[in-house]
Amino acid sequence: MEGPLKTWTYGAHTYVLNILSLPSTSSATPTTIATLLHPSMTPLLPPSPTSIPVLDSPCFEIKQTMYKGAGMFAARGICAGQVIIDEHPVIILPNKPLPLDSPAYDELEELVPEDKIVEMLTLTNCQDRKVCPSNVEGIARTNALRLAMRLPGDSKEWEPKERQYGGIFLKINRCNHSCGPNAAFRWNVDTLSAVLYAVRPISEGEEITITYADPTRSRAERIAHLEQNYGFTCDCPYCSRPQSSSIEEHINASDASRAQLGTWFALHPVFSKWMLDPCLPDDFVISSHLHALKLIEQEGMQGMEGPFLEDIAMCYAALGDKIEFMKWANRVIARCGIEDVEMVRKMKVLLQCVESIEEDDRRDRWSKARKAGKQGKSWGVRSRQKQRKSSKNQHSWHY
Ligand SMILES: C[S@@+](CC[C@H](N)C(=O)[O-])C[C@H]1O[C@@H](n2cnc3c(N)ncnc32)[C@H](O)[C@@H]1O
Repeated sequence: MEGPLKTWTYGAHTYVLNILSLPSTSSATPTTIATLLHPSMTPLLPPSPTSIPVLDSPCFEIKQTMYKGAGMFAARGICAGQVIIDEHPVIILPNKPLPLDSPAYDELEELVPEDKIVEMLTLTNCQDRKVCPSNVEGIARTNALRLAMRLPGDSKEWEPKERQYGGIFLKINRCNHSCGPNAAFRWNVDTLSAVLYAVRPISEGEEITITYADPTRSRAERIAHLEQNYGFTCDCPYCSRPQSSSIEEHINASDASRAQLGTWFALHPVFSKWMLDPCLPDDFVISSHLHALKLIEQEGMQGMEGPFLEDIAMCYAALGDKIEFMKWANRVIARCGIEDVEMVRKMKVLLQCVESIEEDDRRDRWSKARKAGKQGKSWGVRSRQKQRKSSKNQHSWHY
């Protein structure tokens, strides 16, 4: 970091202009980020960010579309969970607009290297020039990805204002919108980069899309949000009329499924509750989650399938069902490596110990599973609970 270049205060908000240097890579990605941050953020950023992997031959290309401007397309088949690109932003700036006469946007633009600025200025700007005269602000409002600057100790539910930022990315920002996107991104504060990854398999030539709207909202709410903030009317396959049913029926069914998915974990059984109640049927959570996964597939909302996959795998672990556990754990590992590193690590540990279990060697099974720590202890726990319960019942019968 160069040290603060300039500081502006608007009411209760102070912003510091800065330039962050990144570990150099041989790729064409930028090696600096121009930032406008609240002063409390600066010391919390990594002093020397971890370098990001450079992908030799990109699995995507940027091409013009018929009516959406440029878009990102798969240059070859991409698997669910695969990284498409790991990219640094060229600019990080506050989500909240600055006063119209603020020189900060122009000064940020001046900090972006010449070759990057040319590319940045070709990104879409859907803002009205009268309301938003600055190029950087217009481009940021049309493109900036929300960067969670949540730090250890911050609440998960609430993000303080000084942590709410957006990032302008030269490649990821070429992704157009879909209400059933095939990709998602994850911001990583340690590398100061965002990873774009596939949430379901993408075929060669298919457009790579992300969502700009909360997919659990109704179609009418999504359309209003996209028109207001991005200046287009969504006609993705999830919003337009299918051949087979009336449009109203289709919209109502889709809205209901999306709303249900948005509140699923609050209203439906989850693994942790099932584990506490041995009277619940074995497939209580599994069948409810399989239904959710069907709705997810129908609505193209694979971006939210991770916690469902994890719960199903953990249910099979608790039931001691090796074959089903391995099937679901491998799905979690392949699909969720970017979204939840810790969950995937735990799943790998448990999988490793379970893979070596001989079906007929129970003692071995328990001791190996225990060695896997907290996760391992849950192996077969449900079956043991049931065995204990039935032997207790037999016991009382004899009395
Ligand atoms: C983040 S940019 C996406 C990249 C942009 N197409 C470009 O050429 O730079 C967002 C803008 O792309 C266009 N766009 C994105 N998704 C679209 C869609 N599904 N239908 C029509 N236009 C879309 C809109 O103009 C929107 O304001």
